[in-house]
Amino acid sequence: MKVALVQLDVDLTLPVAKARELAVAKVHEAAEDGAELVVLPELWAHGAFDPVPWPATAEPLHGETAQALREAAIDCGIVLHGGSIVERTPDGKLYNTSLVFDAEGELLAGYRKIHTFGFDQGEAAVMTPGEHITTFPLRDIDDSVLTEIGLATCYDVRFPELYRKLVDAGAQTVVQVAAWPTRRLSHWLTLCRARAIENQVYMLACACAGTQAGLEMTGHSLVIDPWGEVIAEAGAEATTLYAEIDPAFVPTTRERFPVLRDRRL
Ligand SMILES: NC(=O)CC(=O)C(=O)O
Repeated sequence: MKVALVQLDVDLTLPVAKARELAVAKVHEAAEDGAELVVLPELWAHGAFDPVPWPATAEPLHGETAQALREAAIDCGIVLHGGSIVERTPDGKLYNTSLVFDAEGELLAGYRKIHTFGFDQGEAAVMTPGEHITTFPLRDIDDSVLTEIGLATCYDVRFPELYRKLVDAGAQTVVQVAAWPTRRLSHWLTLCRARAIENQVYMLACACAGTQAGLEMTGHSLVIDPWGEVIAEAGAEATTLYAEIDPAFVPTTRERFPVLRDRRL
């Protein structure tokens, strides 16, 4: 299965509508290049690492960005993980919410980031933490399950217990979206790889490029296999990272080296 991680450079000066147009164009490009699953990064339409614009640019769950992503998934005939949006609920709460649409435009999954970032960025002061883990089956055209996907967002990667819960719920692949600063690049690379190794999952980790709130974003989107090998890695610049993944490699890895079977807790 060919996957594409669209490592966007989120330009804060762009109106959301323009950012949407650019992101959708990249999704079309990835689909034309044969990707069946396309992933965008965290909060790409809202100034990913800068909380200042969030209250003004927040959208309801079925707002314009969600609608644009839905249409892109239908037009391209792909499964689209649209990165995350700032979701405003009817009671005025803000969530960092990821949305996944299938090729018919159905919402396959939604995930509200559970671990909001408490360090100097201020996410935790603005966003309400999600409360539910999210997994869903990614199906082939004959309806068979290709892989069970679990969702995670950025700071979540520092909390291994979330990934164990995703595995317990059946996850074989984790799609991880992020806006991660370059100064913690080594943490990003190490944590993504550790989550793949300890859970024997594919990690599809899509991060932002560019500069946000004066901070350089690291890029370095990654595709890591369940043995922990990095099979594709982007540099720091905006790009689309492609990789072929083999969902059958997850059960094979778990059978050959049955670490999960030996759990005691
Ligand atoms: N941006 C985040 O949510 C988390 C982060 O940057 C980290 O280092 O952790």
